Amino acid sequence: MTGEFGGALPAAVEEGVGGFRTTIENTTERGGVNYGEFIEEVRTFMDRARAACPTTELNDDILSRLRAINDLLKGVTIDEWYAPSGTRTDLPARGNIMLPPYTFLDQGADGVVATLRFRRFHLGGNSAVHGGYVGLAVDEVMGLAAGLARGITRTAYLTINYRSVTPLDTDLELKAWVDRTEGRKTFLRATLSDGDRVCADAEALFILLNPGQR
Ligand SMILES: CCCCCCCCCCCCCCCC(=O)SCCNC(=O)CCNC(=O)[C@H](O)C(C)(C)COP(=O)(O)OP(=O)(O)OC[C@H]1O[C@@H](n2cnc3c(N)ncnc32)[C@H](O)[C@@H]1OP(=O)(O)O
Repeated sequence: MTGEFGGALPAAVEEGVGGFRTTIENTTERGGVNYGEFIEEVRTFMDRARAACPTTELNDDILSRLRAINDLLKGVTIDEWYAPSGTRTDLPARGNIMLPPYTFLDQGADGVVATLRFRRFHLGGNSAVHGGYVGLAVDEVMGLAAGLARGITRTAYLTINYRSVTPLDTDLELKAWVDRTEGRKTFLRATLSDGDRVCADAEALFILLNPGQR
């Protein structure tokens, strides 16, 4: 693996722990007590960056500040297994800035129910959420449902039916549940709803990874 952040995954594969680790230390301390606020501020930045039309002067001012902030962060980057973004399970969407922030209303081996809000950053067009971000959220929550039911899995296929426009800045409900299992295969279904209105439904196959499988 190349690039600034390369190298973490091959080491994990050598340890034989599979594509996603099951033994990541689950703490609420990595990144510090205000890490959740940091992630939320980054999300707000992304929303405003999508919405803003800065002057040249303001753009250059923000650019120099951003470069300074990026230099600060470069000094504290670590591998993916310990970076708090994605592993702080106490935070909405595990602290992953890409995802719409979601929290669980219910979770168990039969399925999960999450509430989530897409934001300006997730805009597709005409106040509707980009379909790819719907897919991201559905894959994530179905993956967690598959994980709770079976263990460490990867998506083999995911089919999404976009039934109606998914709105920004609205509390939505995402349900994902196991339909059936066959050996390593777990078939799941999901619905994304705005109140009584279905925005999307989905079906997917997740494959239980073999020990050490990337
Ligand atoms: C404390 C901190 C906690 C941290 C908290 C972490 C939580 C962490 C959760 C995160 C939640 C995120 C969830 C995102 C999840 C992704 O998005 S994963 C990324 C997207 N997916 C991928 O990159 C997968 C790429 N593909 C692959 O790696 C491989 O093709 C697969 C899917 C692993 C399967 O390969 P394989 O293991 O060699 O299995 P294979 O023998 O080919 O197939 C097994 C069976 O499935 C069938 N099959 C396989 N693919 C297909 C297909 N596309 N269609 C139909 N049948 C299929 C085969 O026919 C076979 O059937 P049987 O012969 O057994 O009846």
